[in-house]
Amino acid sequence: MARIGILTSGGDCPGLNTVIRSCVLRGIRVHGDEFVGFTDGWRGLVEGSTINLDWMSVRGIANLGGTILGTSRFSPLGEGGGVERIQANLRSVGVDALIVIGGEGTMAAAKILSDAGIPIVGVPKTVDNDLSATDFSFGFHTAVEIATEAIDRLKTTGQSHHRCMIAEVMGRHAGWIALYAGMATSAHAILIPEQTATLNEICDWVEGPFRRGRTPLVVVAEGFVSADMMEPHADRGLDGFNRPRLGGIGERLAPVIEDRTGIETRSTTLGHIQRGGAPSATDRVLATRLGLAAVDAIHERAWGKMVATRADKIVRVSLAEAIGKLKTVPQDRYDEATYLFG
Ligand SMILES: Nc1ncnc2c1ncn2[C@@H]1O[C@H](COP(=O)(O)OP(=O)(O)OP(=O)(O)O)[C@@H](O)[C@H]1O
Ligand SMILES: O=P(O)(O)OC[C@H]1O[C@](O)(CO)[C@@H](O)[C@@H]1O
Ligand SMILES: [Mg+2]
Repeated sequence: MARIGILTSGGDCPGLNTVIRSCVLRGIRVHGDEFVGFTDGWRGLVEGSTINLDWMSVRGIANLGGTILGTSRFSPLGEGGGVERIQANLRSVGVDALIVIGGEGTMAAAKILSDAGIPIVGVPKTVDNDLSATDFSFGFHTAVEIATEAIDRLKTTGQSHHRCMIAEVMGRHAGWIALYAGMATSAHAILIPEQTATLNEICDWVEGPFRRGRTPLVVVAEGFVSADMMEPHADRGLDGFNRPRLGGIGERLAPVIEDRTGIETRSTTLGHIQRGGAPSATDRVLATRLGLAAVDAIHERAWGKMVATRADKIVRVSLAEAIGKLKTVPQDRYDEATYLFG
């Protein structure tokens, strides 16, 4: 029996509640554990803000979007935080070990705390799917489904008005959502952070289908940098960790495409719609499996590990491996998509 703390950190995504529910059920039923939730990511751990996570409190949440614990981009090591403070808080609420659900930034912080002796097991989440130690992170599949449905809708209105349509999707460093949703909707251009393109190339990809009587469709990831730009488009201030908030590249490209090609162009930014709402069935299954595995990892004292999926199996990797390298779209996957371009 253990008393286990859980927190969710970084951007939310569908499936976080599914993991929480799965951990609590596994822990209570198999190991006789007790659970405590730390609220709003690392902030709850540093400020000692907790909620009780018993069986009743996780009932019916497996298909609920967001996170019942709340999340933030708060640093556990910043002012007011630090290892000693966290250890004191863990002692005062009687928590033996932590399950930390987050993306690469959260896992980087988890590694520092784990190296300092705090017993932690990580669970990967992110709609961006950019953690290389896991084949997929939950949230990604749901985001792709949402983006695909939205882009299908953009195509029909674009077709009616003989317009070029731009769909901007999430993807700060990796263009996985753009690649998947773009391929699924037969986009005439998929613009991702890993690949640059000139404005001439983009306009050629737009003009070709227009000449054939088609609605040109451009799917662009927020982190895309065209050949005439120095860095991703960001004019929305900074996030909680002082990084530029991305978004708006679609709106920036639309007038340029319209001017150069003479084709009326509209842009839609899907934004946080991709992160909200119920997880897909695939993400529910993945999140459930990861939650079960995280609790078992705690009982095997697999400190400093992150549970992950590889070739459909659930495995454990070190936090060092988890944060080693971002999983970006490789050249061959992009090349496959380019056969649909223009
Ligand atoms: N390299 C790092 N070292 C220590 N702490 C970090 C590091 N990167 C991020 N963090 C902390 O972890 C928090 C969560 O990281 P971040 O905001 O990048 O979200 P994430 O877990 O990567 O999820 P996502 O980016 O997918 O939304 C940050 O707000 C910051 O406090
Ligand atoms: O608006 P927020 O919550 O800071 O998050 C936006 C970022 O989070 C992500 O969804 C996931 O990292 C990115 O694609 C995006 O840049
Ligand atoms: Mg991150």
